Amino acid sequence: MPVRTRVTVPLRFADGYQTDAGMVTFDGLSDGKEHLALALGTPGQFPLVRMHSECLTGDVFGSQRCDCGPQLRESVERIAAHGGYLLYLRQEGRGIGLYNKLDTYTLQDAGLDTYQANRALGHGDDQRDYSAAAQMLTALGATTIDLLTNNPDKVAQLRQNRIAVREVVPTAVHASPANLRYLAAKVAHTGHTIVLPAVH
Ligand SMILES: Nc1nc2c(ncn2[C@@H]2O[C@H](COP(=O)(O)OP(=O)(O)OP(=O)(O)O)[C@@H](O)[C@H]2O)c(=O)[nH]1
Ligand SMILES: [Zn+2]
Repeated sequence: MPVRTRVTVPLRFADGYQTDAGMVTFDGLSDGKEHLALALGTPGQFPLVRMHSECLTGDVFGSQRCDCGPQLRESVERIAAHGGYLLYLRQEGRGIGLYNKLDTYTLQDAGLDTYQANRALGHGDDQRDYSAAAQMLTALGATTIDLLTNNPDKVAQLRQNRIAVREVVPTAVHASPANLRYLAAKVAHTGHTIVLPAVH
């Protein structure tokens, strides 16, 4: 069965965002998860897209351990200005789930980096599969896009799933003393393209 959009619900943000959105649900996604798309601004021929992986601690509670909260807000604002989609993907903890991510935080507090902690608990470095995201974009008619990311794996996986990524648009760097070690591990281990401030 081809993936189809299901409903689009108008969403007015309470505060913090200067935009309204259409929240889109889907039928037939291959992984059976409740992924969402936010349609923002007026998506044109080359919509700006962000694939945002769920991070309850950062997105909802503003945890300083990672950069997810500021990245989410930056993405909504930039996409609303350009026109496009924010895909909110239910891939908490790079695909290992919330409880497992919280287990890795206790190991990170004992000195392991974010990838070592995943492996110590028997998980892969990054278990995310973006084929459902490609299905969502195809159902939205967004098959040639500009992608907001610093993660080369997101670009490669979309291209493998027949989404033409025309331009890779970097996000801002949301570094702070609390998340610098985490961001540095991403750059060192996975070829993330962010340029971090020097550590003193
Ligand atoms: N396992 C694990 N997951 C984490 C940790 N910190 C953040 N995450 C998860 O990482 C994901 C966020 O990754 P993204 O914002 O897509 O970041 P990215 O892969 O660096 O890609 P871009 O931001 O697009 O460059 C979310 O699912 C978070 O829950 C951690 O220490 N351990
Ligand atoms: Zn996070």
